Amino acid sequence: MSAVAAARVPEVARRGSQTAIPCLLMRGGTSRGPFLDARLLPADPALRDAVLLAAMGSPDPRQIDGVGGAHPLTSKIGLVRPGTEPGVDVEWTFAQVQPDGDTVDTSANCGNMLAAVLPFAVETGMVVPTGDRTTARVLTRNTGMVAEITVATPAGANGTRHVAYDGAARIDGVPGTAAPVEIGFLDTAGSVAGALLPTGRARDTVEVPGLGAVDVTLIDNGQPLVIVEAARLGATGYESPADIDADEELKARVEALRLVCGEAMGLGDVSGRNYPKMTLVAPPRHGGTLTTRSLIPRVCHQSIGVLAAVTAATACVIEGTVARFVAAGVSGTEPTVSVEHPSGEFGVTLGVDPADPQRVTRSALLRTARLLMAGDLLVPRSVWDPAPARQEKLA
Ligand SMILES: O=C(O)/C=C(\CC(=O)C(=O)O)C(=O)O
Repeated sequence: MSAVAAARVPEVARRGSQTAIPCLLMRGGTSRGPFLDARLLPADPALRDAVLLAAMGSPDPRQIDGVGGAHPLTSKIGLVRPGTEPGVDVEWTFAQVQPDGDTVDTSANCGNMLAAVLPFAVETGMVVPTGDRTTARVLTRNTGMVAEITVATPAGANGTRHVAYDGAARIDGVPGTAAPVEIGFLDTAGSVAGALLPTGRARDTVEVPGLGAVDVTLIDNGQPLVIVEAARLGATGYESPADIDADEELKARVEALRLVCGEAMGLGDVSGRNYPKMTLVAPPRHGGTLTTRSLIPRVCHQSIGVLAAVTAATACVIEGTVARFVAAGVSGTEPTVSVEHPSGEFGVTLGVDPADPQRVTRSALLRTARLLMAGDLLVPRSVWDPAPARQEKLA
């Protein structure tokens, strides 16, 4: 386990007409975004959200006046601080901003951005590495999920340990190789929907205006998903994300189904929500277990989210689900489920309860992360100007 440092809090400063917030820009898995020390941001949620929207440049589909990448996967923020609960080394809040949206959603998980949290904590001195590998328990405040994460922390020439970013691990959706970030999850069932199978059934038939009766699996093992056979929606499941994004009629069918399933899952009116994610499935084509096309929820993912992959893999274990029906066989107490997606595959190793082959108790997977840029995130002082009298440093 890591040593947790007495927190060294950097400072927010004034830079001319703007407020400068210390920030690391990081890639976490197949996502990217600014990471901030949560203790530096306004305590008032409305003001905090205004700061985050201004920082990302939203609402604007191009996010041209901010650091958002004009796609949901690159319009994410990590707010990190030392753990405040027993047994938690680091805690963070994941914030999703839709590029053209004017709200900040902190209600769901993001396993990709999670991969960058421990590297950020080491970079900022929140966690002090004591060996070649550093393991920490990381709490995602959005849902209360705890993950055990391990990164490589070799000693440099002067003996100081740092996060290794270079290495031989490869994840589909990211070019090249990098140091592995090992992530283990426990107790992710019902993260947002309250139960693994929120309707109590492995398969439901829902009535959708314009579509009729559609068979779906409604499931949440870290990410609420609607799993539906691609063919039922008039797709193959092997389309490119660009083809799906360009197909307005298909997207309208997917959204109509999502709205009905959101109610069925007990999530209420999800028209303004980033979940449930829509997962179109088809038989595997490349030796994996299942083919997926994940809509998050209105744009097609270039690969698949981490907890979406965990949840889709879990559905492959449970008898009667739509996923299991089209998947290659999965068996044993530690199966590795290969979830095929548009840019390759995502391997998830599941722990299945030997006494109950329908019960998934844990999951493990590999990601990579990298520090991309270190500096200040700047927002206009008209949005936020904390304690102006002591902020003249850079003015
Ligand atoms: O579903 C999304 O919006 C995208 C995600 C979320 C994620 O990682 C997860 O499901 O854990 C991503 O790829 O970053």
